[in-house]
Amino acid sequence: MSTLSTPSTEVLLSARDLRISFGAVEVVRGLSFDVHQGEVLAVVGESGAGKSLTARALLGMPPRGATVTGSVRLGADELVDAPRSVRSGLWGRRIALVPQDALSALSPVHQVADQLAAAVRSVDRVSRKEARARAVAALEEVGIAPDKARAYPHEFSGGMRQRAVIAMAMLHQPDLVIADEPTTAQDPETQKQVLDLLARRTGAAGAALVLVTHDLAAVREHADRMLVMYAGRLVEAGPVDEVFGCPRAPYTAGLLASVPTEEGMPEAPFEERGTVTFAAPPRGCEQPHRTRTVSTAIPAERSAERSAKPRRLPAVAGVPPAPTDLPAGCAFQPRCPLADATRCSTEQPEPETHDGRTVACHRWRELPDNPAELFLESV
Ligand SMILES: Nc1ncnc2c1ncn2[C@@H]1O[C@H](COP(=O)(O)OP(=O)(O)OP(=O)(O)O)[C@@H](O)[C@H]1O
Repeated sequence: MSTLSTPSTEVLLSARDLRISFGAVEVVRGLSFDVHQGEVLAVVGESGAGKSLTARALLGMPPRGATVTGSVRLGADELVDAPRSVRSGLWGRRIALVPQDALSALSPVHQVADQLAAAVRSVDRVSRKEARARAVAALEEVGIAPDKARAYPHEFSGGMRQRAVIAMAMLHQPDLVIADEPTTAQDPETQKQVLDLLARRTGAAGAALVLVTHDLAAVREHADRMLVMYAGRLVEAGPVDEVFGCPRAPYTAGLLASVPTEEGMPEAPFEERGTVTFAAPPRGCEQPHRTRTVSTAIPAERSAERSAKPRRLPAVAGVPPAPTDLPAGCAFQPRCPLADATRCSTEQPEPETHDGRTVACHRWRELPDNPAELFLESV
C-alpha cells in the first residue's frame, strides 16, 4: 500500500451532493466526498451501485441522457454544467481516464506510438518528431520497448494495450487519473501487473488515482482510502486499513467478509480461525460511543465444535434494488441482518463523519465485533 494512508494532503477534487438521473430515475443520489492530492481512492460496491456514473461525472463526461446536478470541483473549476469547452480543456491535462476497454479506446488503424504522439500534440505545440519521441519514451516507461512502437493495437496483448493507455493517460502529468475497472478483461497475473503499474506511475507523478473496482484485494494493496457505495449512495468511507480492520456499516462488513483469502476463507476476525488477537484495537475501531473486544481467545472446545461444522463463506444474501424500485428508508435494509423495523425502514440514513471515517447507517454503533458472522447466519 502506498504510504499516504490518511488524507494529510490538500483536497484536489470535491464532489458535493452529486446526483445523476435518467429521466425521473435517480441513480446516483446525493454523493459527497473529496479526493486528496496524490492519494489512491478506491470506489467499491456491487454492480449497479453507481460507481461508473460517478467516475464519469468526475471526468465531466456523463453519458448521453444523464442529468447531473450538485457540484464536482477540481480546484477552481466546476465540472457540473460547465460548457464542454471548459471540461475538454481539462481532459488529458488535469484529469485523465484509463478506460476499461483499451481496445476500443485505441484506433485500430493507427500505430500505437502515432496515437500517443497525436495525444501529445493535442495539448502541446511540438513538432511531429518531438511528439513521436515523447510517445516512444512514454511507452518505454510502461515497459513497451521502442521496437514495438510501430505496432498496431491488435498486435499487442491485452496487458500491453492496457499499459499503452496508461502511458497515454500519464502523458501530460495530470493531477487526477480515473481508472474504471482498468483490468476487467485480463487474466489475474496481467491484472496484477497492470494495477501495480498504474499505482506506480500515478504515484511517481504525484497524481491522485480514483480506482473503480470490484477487486477488493487490489483495493487493500493499492488504495489509501475507499468509498463504499450502495444503490447510488455512500455507505462508508475511510482509510483502507481502518475500513478493512473495522468496518462500521453492515453492508461494508458483508462485502469485505465475502472476499476469500489465500486460504479460501474470509479474513475478517472469524472464530474458526482460532484466536483473534489485536495488540491494540485495529485502527478505526476506537469508536465513540462503543467499545469493542480487542483480544478474543476462542475456547478450545468451541473452536473444535465450530470447525467440525461445514464452513460457509459469508455472503450478503439477495441482490441490490433496482433504482426504480428502492425500498423506503435505508436502501440496504431488506438485506441487512441488523435492520430494525422502525428507523431503518422509514428514514434514509445520512452520512456522519467521526475521526476521518464516514458512515451512513442508523445502526453502525450496534455492529458486533465479528460482523462477518452476521452474514454467515444469513446465507
Ligand atoms: N446510460 C444509462 N441509461 C440509463 N440507466 C443507466 C445508464 N447507465 C447506467 N445506468 C443505470 O445506473 C445505475 C448505476 O450504473 P453504473 O454503471 O454506474 O453502476 P456500477 O456501480 O458502475 O456497476 P458495475 O460495477 O456493474 O459497472 C444502474 O442501475 C444502471 O442500470
